[in-house]
Amino acid sequence: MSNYSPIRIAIFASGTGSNAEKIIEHFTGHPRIKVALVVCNKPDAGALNIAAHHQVPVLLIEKEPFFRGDAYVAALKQQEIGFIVLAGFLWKIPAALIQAYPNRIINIHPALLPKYGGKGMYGRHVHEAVIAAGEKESGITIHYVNEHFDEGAPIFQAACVVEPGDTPESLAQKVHVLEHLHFPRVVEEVVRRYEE
Ligand SMILES: Nc1nc2c(c(=O)[nH]1)N[C@@H](CN(C=O)c1ccc(C(=O)N[C@@H](CCC(=O)O)C(=O)O)cc1)CN2
Ligand SMILES: NCC(=O)N[C@@H]1O[C@H](COP(=O)([O-])[O-])[C@@H](O)[C@H]1O
Repeated sequence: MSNYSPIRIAIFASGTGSNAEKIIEHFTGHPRIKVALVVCNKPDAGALNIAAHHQVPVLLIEKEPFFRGDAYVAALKQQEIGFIVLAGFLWKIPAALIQAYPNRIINIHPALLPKYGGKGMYGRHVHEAVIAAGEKESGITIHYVNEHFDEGAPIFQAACVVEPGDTPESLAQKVHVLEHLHFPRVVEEVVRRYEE
């Protein structure tokens, strides 16, 4: 990696994009790191409006070529993307993309892994399971991405209290506070390690 050109990050998102927005805001004007692309698999995702608002280019991806594995690797390399951040992205990253970005893809999960992870464990489903299990705490896990859902090496965790009256919505709000507080800083710490 050059000592002079900023490291170009792609954020992958499928939904509202609140984490994508916090990351974009965090790196706006940053001398060494730039959010260069938002990759999205849902044409109606809020993340696309956030990208447009912040003048970040977008790449809309299709299911069949994406799961074929290597279809978008060339596009990402052509955009000189050096790091990938999954922020509410709901498709499994194929092995070919992981191999193209070894230890360069990280994800945020809205629970304290290894519990409440895996296929089907996304968004509201996670908070429903945590509450149904009577957990006294939940939180976030930021981790490297491997070929399996939510089994990559952990990077950072933070917890919040689950109170008796909590609903999936109220718990989601507590988790979002943790995500917005920690994810941008952790992304910067991890990318800087990659740069060293
Ligand atoms: N190879 C990997 N890909 C992805 C990971 C990962 O750890 N390794 N993390 C996910 C994010 N995630 C949890 O943090 C997650 C997202 C979605 C699902 C899931 O079950 N998805 C459904 C499809 C949902 C949809 O298309 O609307 C499914 O695969 O059936 C589980 C975990 C991102 N990718
Ligand atoms: N398993 C993946 C998963 O559930 N990710 C979760 O999706 C939400 C996206 O919110 P956002 O679109 O507002 O950033 C976040 O809470 C993130 O942890």
